[in-house]
Amino acid sequence: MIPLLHDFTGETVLVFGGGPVGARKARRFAAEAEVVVVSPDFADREFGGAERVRAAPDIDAVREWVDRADPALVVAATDDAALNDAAEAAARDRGALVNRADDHGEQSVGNVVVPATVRDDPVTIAVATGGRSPALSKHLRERFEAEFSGAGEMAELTGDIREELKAADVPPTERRNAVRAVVRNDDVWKALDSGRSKARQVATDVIGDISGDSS
Ligand SMILES: C[C@@]1(CC(=O)O)c2cc3[nH]c(cc4nc(cc5[nH]c(cc(n2)[C@H]1CCC(=O)O)[C@@](C)(CC(=O)O)[C@@H]5CCC(=O)O)C(CC(=O)O)=C4CCC(=O)O)c(CCC(=O)O)c3CC(=O)O
Ligand SMILES: NC(=O)C1=CN([C@@H]2O[C@H](COP(=O)(O)OP(=O)(O)OC[C@H]3O[C@@H](n4cnc5c(N)ncnc54)[C@H](O)[C@@H]3O)[C@@H](O)[C@H]2O)C=CC1
Repeated sequence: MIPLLHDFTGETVLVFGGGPVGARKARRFAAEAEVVVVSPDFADREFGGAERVRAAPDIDAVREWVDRADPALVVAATDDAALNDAAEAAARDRGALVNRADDHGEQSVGNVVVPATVRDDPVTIAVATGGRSPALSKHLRERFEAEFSGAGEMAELTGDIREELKAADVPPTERRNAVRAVVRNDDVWKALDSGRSKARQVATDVIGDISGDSS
């Protein structure tokens, strides 16, 4: 499986099943998409502002729900494998993506997997284990969150530097060396804790040092 980033802005995500797993998937996608969760009951969990519809569709009704909602993604998260099969088939017939929460390993060809995700905008880190150990995905996500706090700020800082060097017509090789030196420099990472302008100063020194070396 190959990870890709998908923009769900303005799309609908239809979740079948309102248990803890349906709630977790709803929260995840509600950050960006219109999420509708269909279930006869709902766990006492946060659903991320998703629309909750109390219903217990049978296999035919699942197809009607999918046709009506016209979702970009269907999440099958009920505890009923036959119903999840129906959701998967209906999604596939409409050309929607499908995520089976009750599947493991590599899932069926064409299905998507939800990775554990660290978000520090504009940075995203996604972790998956080929379905072998979701608990490990979660654990690694927690470690990355702790270790790479400040990654979003680093992306913004180096994004600014790239644009400035480009505007100043600095040649590509020199630009690349400058940005690489900044992202690898521990002092810049430390300075990010004191704010972007402090980090900017340290980064400017780092770039000055390397351009000094090459001349
Ligand atoms: C294939 C996949 C399909 C999919 O859902 O996309 C899938 C399937 C299954 N998960 C199961 C169990 C658990 N899942 C979690 C947690 C997460 N599961 C997530 C993703 C995925 N889970 C996909 C593969 C990702 C990969 O490749 O690693 C995460 C990363 C993302 C998310 O869901 O948001 C989220 C962490 C979010 C975070 O915190 O960052 C925990 C941990 C916990 O609860 O503490 C447990 C209990 C411990 C354990 O079993 O490991 C079971 C068994 C059910 C049973 O036994 O009945 C199945 C089905 C099966 O394996 O048959
Ligand atoms: N992918 C993952 O991370 C994980 C997946 N799982 C799998 O996902 C499934 C769901 O997990 P939980 O939320 O813990 O289970 P759960 O049993 O708490 O929730 C299942 C939900 O589906 C609903 N449901 C039943 N019939 C339905 C219908 N006809 N239409 C719509 N909804 C219906 C139930 O009312 C309930 O709200 C489990 O069966 C398990 O196989 C479990 C743990 C983690």
